Amino acid sequence: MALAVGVFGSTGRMGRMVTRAVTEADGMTVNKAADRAGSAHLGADIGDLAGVGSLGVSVTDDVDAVLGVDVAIDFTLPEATLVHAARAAASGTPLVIGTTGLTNAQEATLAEHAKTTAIVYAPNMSLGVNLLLAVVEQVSAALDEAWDIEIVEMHHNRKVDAPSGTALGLGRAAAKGRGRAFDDVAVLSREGMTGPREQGQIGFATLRGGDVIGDHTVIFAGAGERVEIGHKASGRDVFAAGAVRAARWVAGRTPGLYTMRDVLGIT
Ligand SMILES: NC(=O)C1=CN([C@@H]2O[C@H](COP(=O)(O)OP(=O)(O)OC[C@H]3O[C@@H](n4cnc5c(N)ncnc54)[C@H](OP(=O)(O)O)[C@@H]3O)[C@@H](O)[C@H]2O)C=CC1
Ligand SMILES: O=C(O)C1=N[C@H](C(=O)O)C[C@H](O)C1
Repeated sequence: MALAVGVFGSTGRMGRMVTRAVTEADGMTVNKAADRAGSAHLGADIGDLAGVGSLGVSVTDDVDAVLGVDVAIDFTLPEATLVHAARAAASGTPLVIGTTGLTNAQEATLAEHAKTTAIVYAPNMSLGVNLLLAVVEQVSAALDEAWDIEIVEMHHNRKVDAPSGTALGLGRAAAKGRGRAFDDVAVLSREGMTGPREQGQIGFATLRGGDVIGDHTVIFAGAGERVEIGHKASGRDVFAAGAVRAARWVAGRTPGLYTMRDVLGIT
């Protein structure tokens, strides 16, 4: 029996990519597809929109109808994701969330929902970035605070949140490596007379332009030398492939809030 998948944000950039990846994966089918109320795509066949041919699945705005599946995948906006997570928890449907831009309070609410259904929540589903998270934590632990950490990211001009969820995740990994609380050391942007940099800060710079899929660089700047490690995505298929892998992994799993590092077994 094929794993039945529901896709939230199905007509978006990632939703279409996920629909394609699920359709092309062995033993999985897209059974339900949702988008926002009022979307011009309601009623359209999601397979046609995703470029894989008709799947006989019409785009709906009925959240609960989409949750009658084995696992649901969500790439939308924070407010929508919170609604989807609440309904998924009520119905016991496992959920894979790729949406970024959630506040700390929204993440805390998500953790509550994960007490009743299994949720994989990851700002970046690619294998490369999840390896990078582990490497950044290790490098950060190995270098003392005389090494300034700065994180630079660039994305396409349609992106609505900043810094990217991945950049924040890399910052959290760096803070963890140093044994510091992220919120105590993060400087999410700078302008004007900032004064000199304080030792121990983790700084962020956000670039937006063109069709850049997602570039991230973590810079460890020391006296007389720099270590730079990064990742560049050249297609959204790497994120969709990760979402498919997470969906297989989380289906039928006991409730809890999981990360992509759990899915990939990267410690
Ligand atoms: N974790 C990862 O690996 C990745 C995460 N992302 C994240 O995924 C999210 C989506 O990115 P992307 O696909 O590029 O964005 P898009 O804007 O292309 O897609 C978002 C989709 O969500 C829909 N939507 C908006 N509001 C609602 C709502 N209230 N209820 C239901 N659906 C809604 C949009 O509909 P409409 O267009 O009609 O408004 C659209 O179809 C972002 O947060 C992004 O950062 C992106 C890539 C990889
Ligand atoms: O919005 C995007 O496009 C992306 N968002 C994610 C993020 O905020 O980190 C992941 C990826 O970089 C693409």
